[in-house]
Amino acid sequence: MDLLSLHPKFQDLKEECLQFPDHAEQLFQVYLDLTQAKDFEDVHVIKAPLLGRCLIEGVHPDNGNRYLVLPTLATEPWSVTKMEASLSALSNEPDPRLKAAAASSTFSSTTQMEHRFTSNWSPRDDNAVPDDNPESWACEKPVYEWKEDYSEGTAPSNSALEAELYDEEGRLSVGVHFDNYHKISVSRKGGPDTYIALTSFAEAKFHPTIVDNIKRMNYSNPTPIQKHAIPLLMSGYDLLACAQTGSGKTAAFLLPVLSKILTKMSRDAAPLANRPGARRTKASPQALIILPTRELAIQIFDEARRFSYMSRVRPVVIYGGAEMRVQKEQLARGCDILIATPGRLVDAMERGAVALDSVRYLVLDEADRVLDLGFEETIRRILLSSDLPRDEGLHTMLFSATFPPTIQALARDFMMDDYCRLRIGRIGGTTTDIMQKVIQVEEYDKEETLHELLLSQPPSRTLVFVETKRRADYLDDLLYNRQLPCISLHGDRSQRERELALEAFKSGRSPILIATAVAARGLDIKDVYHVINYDLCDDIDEYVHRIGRTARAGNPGLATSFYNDRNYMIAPLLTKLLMECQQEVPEFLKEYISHDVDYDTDFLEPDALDQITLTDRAPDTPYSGGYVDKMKGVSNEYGSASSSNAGYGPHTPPGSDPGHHLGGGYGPSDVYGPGPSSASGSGYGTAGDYGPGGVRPRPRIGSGSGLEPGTGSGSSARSGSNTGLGPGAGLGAGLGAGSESGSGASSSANAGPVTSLGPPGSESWDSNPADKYRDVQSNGWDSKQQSVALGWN
Ligand SMILES: Nc1ncnc2c1ncn2[C@@H]1O[C@H](COP(=O)(O)OP(=O)(O)OP(=O)(O)O)[C@@H](O)[C@H]1O
Repeated sequence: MDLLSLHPKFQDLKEECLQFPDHAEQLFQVYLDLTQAKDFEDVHVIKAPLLGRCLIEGVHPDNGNRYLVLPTLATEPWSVTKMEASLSALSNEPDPRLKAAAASSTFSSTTQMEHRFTSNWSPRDDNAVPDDNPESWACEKPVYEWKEDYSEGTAPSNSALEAELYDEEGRLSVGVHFDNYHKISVSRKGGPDTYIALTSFAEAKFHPTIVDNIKRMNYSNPTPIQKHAIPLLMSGYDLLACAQTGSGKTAAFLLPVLSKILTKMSRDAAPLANRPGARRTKASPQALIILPTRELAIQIFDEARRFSYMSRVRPVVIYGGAEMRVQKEQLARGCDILIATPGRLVDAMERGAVALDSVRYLVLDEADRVLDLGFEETIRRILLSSDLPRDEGLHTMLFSATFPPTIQALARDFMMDDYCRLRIGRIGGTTTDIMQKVIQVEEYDKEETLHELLLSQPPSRTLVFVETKRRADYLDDLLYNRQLPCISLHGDRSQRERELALEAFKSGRSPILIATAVAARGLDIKDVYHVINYDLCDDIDEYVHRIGRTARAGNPGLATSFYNDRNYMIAPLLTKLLMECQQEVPEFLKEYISHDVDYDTDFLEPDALDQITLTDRAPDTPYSGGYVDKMKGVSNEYGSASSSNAGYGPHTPPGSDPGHHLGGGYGPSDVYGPGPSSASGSGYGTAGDYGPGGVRPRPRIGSGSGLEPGTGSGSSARSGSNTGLGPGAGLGAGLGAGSESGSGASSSANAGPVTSLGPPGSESWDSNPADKYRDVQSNGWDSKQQSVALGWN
């Protein structure tokens, strides 16, 4: 249908539908049917982000009933059962109209094009729609508001805020192995001749408000990184610190920074940043914390809100994707600690919303990622071309679980000469609390293996990593259509959708999260039991960060990686890591075992650092390229809406065999695009991305969600999986539609390893496993019960 040639009276309808590009034509068709037939009045499109679809609501002129219509694609294999499931799923949607509809609706009719729910919910209230409600941005979460007439020690508590900040249910509690952290070796280079590591938080001499907040957080003892980093930072040394994932690095830098700011404020009786309306000029933070992803920025903001509670320190977070206007307002109210992603920070600086001349504490969290090729130019711009002090007045701290040698070399540019390097355990090592399993799974078998793997586990929060945004969407659809409660997160989603997806995962509403590398670093989510590397990455550091989303703060966890010949790049280092962590090395990796391995790698000595040049960096930076020009506002993380994974271009592995790599080895296209792949000939065709099985992906809201016509085509050795490709493309057409039987991908080869993966004491669900998964979800997520089921403490 040519939307543009329509009568002008439908222009407004067209406009509304076009807001949902993946779905526009379908929506519009239903929309026209309804309005032309005078079937409905007051017709509008509503997004259901969790369901991943758009619906149409309207009022029947005769009976005044409201109807909710779920437009479907002509080829979509929908059934009454599926529609009822969709209806009940609406109860989790944030939009109050959809919630209300779910509560009061009954499924009433289905046709080829639409499915109708009748309901009697109250008339639409535009103000209640979260998308229009600026309160719902994560950057607007409340911080403690210090009033001018407060004095230290007598500031009143705020019980509502306190309940939100320190809610036990939402926060991770330490696991049985927490005390084992203390057995990890510690090494230091540079810095003072001697210093005394903490044995308790009391020895840190923090500001009293910080001491109170540590108690509110229930931290009884410092972790090793905290024991060593805190005294070094309190005595003013620049620090490059490396410690395992989940071992408490955030508090290791936040606590000293906050305490120092507060102590200075008390001493100087400094003007308050957060006096409402007092400062309508640029924000001039004293501390700047830079992180690579939006989700991580929000998380560190939350930690800063907790540790700064009842203090006069005001933290603010800015990140791409959220409204700049809202963030500027927050900045204008004053900001003592600014938490920012690089692109948005540059944007805010250029708009005159932030001045860096007062910054005394600079933290780069996930510093190796922040300093790698993609971000380096932006970071240099921030650090070298801005008004940021560049003398001994600036105290710099770099933290990560991984520090490739090239980043160690680069980091020197930003530190004072006497900076200290601290490592807890091996650089790039991982915790032995993670049970790491690597199983051999061919590309064509991955879907079925994943499905079986998920069903073989007790329902638990599971994070599935894939390489591309499109694959994240595809798998999300696949699992959803198999009744598994999943949601996906990647850089093509709007920021609102990203925040909602993470919230759904955290709350347990969607305990299966399918994500790209955007979720690999830093995220600290309670009770994530299982990380699955559906697409194993090439880079061992990325692997370490990914699996580090489980087994945090002494809790146990499981990581399962699907391995096949395409993953040979990571094989030697993966094997080394498995051996170091006393994990089973599977038969197919045994050829990579080397007995001549030093497991205690240390920071490089200065002369070795001197020999590193930037051109040495390529092997360490699989995400290289493609970021610099996207830094401003749009995308602060792995890719942008318009051009995903462009960074794979320069990373063709040495000696790679195009015949065994999609798209002739990491070509420039998103998801191993059609062009390069047809050139590469046999091996794994691009259709593998949409795979067998014939489950039709749900059209996605938002832009660039990967259902464009024809993108799934290309040469394929597995022609059976292409059923349905071709004409009639339209919305996401041709992605294996209707071929329920698929191409006969077999899962039997993996039955053994998959079923043997359960945690100690766990049992596979005997019947209808997906239903049980869903039961857990719909009856509310009882994390305590789940932890017991999984054999956790
Ligand atoms: N001393 C402590 N006592 C109890 N819990 C702690 C302590 N320090 C940190 N934690 C908790 O441990 C969890 C992991 O901490 P954090 O997120 O800082 O890890 P990290 O080392 O930064 O991990 P990553 O490398 O993945 O970013 C958090 O939930 C945090 O609240």
